[in-house]
Amino acid sequence: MSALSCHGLGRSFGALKAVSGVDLSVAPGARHALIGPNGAGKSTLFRLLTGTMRPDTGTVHLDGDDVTGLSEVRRCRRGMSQTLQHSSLFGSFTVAGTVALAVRRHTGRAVRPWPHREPDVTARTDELLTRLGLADRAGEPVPALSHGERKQLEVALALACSPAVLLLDEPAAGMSPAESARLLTLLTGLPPEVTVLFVEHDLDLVFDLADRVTVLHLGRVLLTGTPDEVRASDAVREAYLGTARREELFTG
Ligand SMILES: Nc1ncnc2c1ncn2[C@@H]1O[C@H](COP(=O)(O)OP(=O)(O)OP(=O)(O)O)[C@@H](O)[C@H]1O
Repeated sequence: MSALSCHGLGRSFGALKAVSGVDLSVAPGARHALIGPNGAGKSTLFRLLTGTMRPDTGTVHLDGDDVTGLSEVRRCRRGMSQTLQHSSLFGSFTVAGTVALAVRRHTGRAVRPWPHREPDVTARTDELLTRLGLADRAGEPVPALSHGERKQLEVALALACSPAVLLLDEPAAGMSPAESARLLTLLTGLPPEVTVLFVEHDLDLVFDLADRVTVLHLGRVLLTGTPDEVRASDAVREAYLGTARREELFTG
């Protein structure tokens, strides 16, 4: 059974079919990339899958259950978590405080206004900070983080609820090559049981991390295959570059 799937998913804006008849199946434990040229419909499909936007047609299933009518929050409670392209992190909190807040929220405990010890929250926070390479930045205020570190923090926050399925929207956006390489190492180290679906423009990162790639073009699935199958596809090359040469696109 798929960890996450959609069937016949569609969404239009006026006359424009941004996403049209999309079928997608993400296997449990996959590192599945969603790529495509600008305007292909990646962000729209991502939002339909997370529940931040409603489809005009089609269904979304999470671990076999139809979640098409469920809000983003309810999908999250069923094990789907996401990072966002634009950070909305709390400016006045420390890095550890921000992660602890997300961990605490997942426990469902009431907020108490006085300080108190919560060893389980502290342990989970420390684990996430270490996993995402932020342990030595734990006491810093969030605004002191570099762009790359903020993206790492966003992934830590998305993992705080121990999701079965993690959706990453352009995790490497705006990163330097060094930051991108560090992120690749961190994402490679995610627990293998967590299913990852990610939208990404950085094709080097895509081909290094993904074991499955879906290419969108003009709102439709052009191809789903292994990274090698996608690299070898003339249709994919032409969707990206018109008649330009494949080696200009896929350098790896
Ligand atoms: N809220 C909206 N209202 C109107 N048109 C929209 C809206 N959102 C997206 N579109 C259009 O739908 C099409 C697909 O957009 P989408 O952002 O999903 O593509 P994308 O593959 O994520 O592009 P990019 O790689 O540039 O981020 C585009 O033509 C875009 O202009």
